[in-house]
Amino acid sequence: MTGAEMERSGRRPPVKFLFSELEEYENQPPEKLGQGSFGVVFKGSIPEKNKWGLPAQEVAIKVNTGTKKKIEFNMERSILESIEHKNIIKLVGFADDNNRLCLVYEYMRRGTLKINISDLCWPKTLQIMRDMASVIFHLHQQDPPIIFRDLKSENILMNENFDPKLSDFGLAKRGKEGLKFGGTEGSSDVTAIHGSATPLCDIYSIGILILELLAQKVFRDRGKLLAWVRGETLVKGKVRNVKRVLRKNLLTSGCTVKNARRAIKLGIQCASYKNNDRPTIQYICKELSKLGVMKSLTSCFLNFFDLFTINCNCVISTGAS
Ligand SMILES: Nc1ncnc2c1ncn2[C@@H]1O[C@H](COP(=O)(O)OP(=O)(O)OP(=O)(O)O)[C@@H](O)[C@H]1O
Repeated sequence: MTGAEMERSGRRPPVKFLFSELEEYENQPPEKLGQGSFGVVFKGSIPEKNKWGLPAQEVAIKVNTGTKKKIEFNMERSILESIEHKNIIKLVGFADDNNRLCLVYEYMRRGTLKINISDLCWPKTLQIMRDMASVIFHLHQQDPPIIFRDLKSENILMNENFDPKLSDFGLAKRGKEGLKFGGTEGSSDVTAIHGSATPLCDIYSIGILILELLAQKVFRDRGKLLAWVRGETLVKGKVRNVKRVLRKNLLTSGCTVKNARRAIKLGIQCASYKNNDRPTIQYICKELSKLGVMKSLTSCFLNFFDLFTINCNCVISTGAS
């Protein structure tokens, strides 16, 4: 989508900032939000009166430190400029003066899914599974398809309401564009890592993500997660002992054993070692849409306090829709 087409559709193309402007927008004293292989992320705020007519907002400013990553930077920009989805992070702007690179995103108050995963209730868990499947479906629908290659809880950011948004498109692949190698050992299929990625790589990662969400923990070695879930739940090839994997709070916040069994089966199927045993993204979306929330537990709100309670992580209001 060109800048003009974006404007016509009501979307705003990312702004090209000067580094001096971004220095002004960075919070003082500096508030570091995190760090990755691309660089350091700082919190900033765009004031109400600015020359681009941007709404006043908090932002995350990712500054390239370390080695220069122009290919990842260009991939991130081109995908976030051309794709719109409610569960994809918004790129507010960027800066590129040939020596330095910087990306400016909407601010995601709750940080990564990884740090929140142990505190989620079933309705939120289900929403995250569905939202991520819907994003991957959308990416694979593009022409040529976009293969994300690095789907994992560290690349899913959460806003105020714990709504998930996929971030970090630097390692994505679009047709022949993109780095040859990409992904993360354990959460990505080996073909993604060794340079022959197909959309089935993202299906593998969705499987690992589903199992991680059900177990509510992130294994450092994600291959072990799959082996653990299989070992705990499979009896003669059928999913049986779901309670060995699911923590109590999922089962008390609306997840039935039947749903848990179905979700585990889907996760294991997606993360099959053989590419051809993995289901299509359409099938995954359909299966996830069949999973429900127990009738009397139709609404769930997580708030700051709940995140720090040990036993009751969900505020559940009965009867509300
Ligand atoms: N939009 C955002 N809002 C709030 N925090 C953010 C945002 N973007 C990034 N962060 C924080 O900064 C950390 C590092 O960001 P990120 O993983 O995107 O960096 P990276 O250099 O691209 O990493 P990678 O090594 O995965 O490529 C994240 O784990 C998160 O805690």
